[in-house]
Amino acid sequence: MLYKRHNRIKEVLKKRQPHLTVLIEDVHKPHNLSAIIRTCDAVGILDLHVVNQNGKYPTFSKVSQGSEKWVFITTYISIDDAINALKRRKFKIYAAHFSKTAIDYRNVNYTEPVAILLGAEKWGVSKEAAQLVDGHITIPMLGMVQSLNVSVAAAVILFEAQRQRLEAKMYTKMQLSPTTYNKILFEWSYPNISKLYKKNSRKYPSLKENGQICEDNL
Ligand SMILES: C[S@@+](CC[C@H](N)C(=O)[O-])C[C@H]1O[C@@H](n2cnc3c(N)ncnc32)[C@H](O)[C@@H]1O
Repeated sequence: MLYKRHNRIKEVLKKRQPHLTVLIEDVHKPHNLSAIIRTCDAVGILDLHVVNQNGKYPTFSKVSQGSEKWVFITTYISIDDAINALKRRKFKIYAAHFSKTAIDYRNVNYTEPVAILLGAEKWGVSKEAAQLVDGHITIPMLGMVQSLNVSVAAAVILFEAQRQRLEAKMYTKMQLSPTTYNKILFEWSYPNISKLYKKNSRKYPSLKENGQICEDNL
């Protein structure tokens, strides 16, 4: 059982894409946030960035199916903090946003370090955010309604990113550094023990092939 789970975690981590991420601005409905996290997990996204003015995000609903355990969430209280943090990490940021300069979402190169910004359910991406990003993208709407649900828009764009990254073989060559891979492998395999290590500022032990902790490290 432990062995099977450990192997599953290893397989998932080998496909995680640290240079593809999502930033959401004031999305406040738990089912939308949950659905976005679930899609992030499915596409292989390692971390999600959330801006909410009170520094918190809504609670998760059943829609997430526990995926919040497998996607790291960083919160910010202002959109410029979030955008600056991503720019420092060399991400190009594209806002899913209706504007005169917006391009079709399929015309972006998602094999580069890219962050997708999605806006609030009611009012969309803020003016401030729209000015700070590198570009705007839209999913063509050919019906009577003007926009998609935010979690649906996230899925459409992220699966295009996945398509491009699959084509570029980015899921077959590990994108995480060995140090990050080992750190997350330990945290996901042993969530309770790793919390104790963290609390006591202890260096994580390495894991055996079957997922057991090397005893000489204890
Ligand atoms: C329900 S929409 C918000 C609609 C809002 N009235 C507006 O004008 O932006 C929530 C978010 O989903 C994303 N979205 C929805 N439909 C989209 C589309 N067709 N193209 C790009 N992004 C879309 C955008 O990020 C948007 O901010």
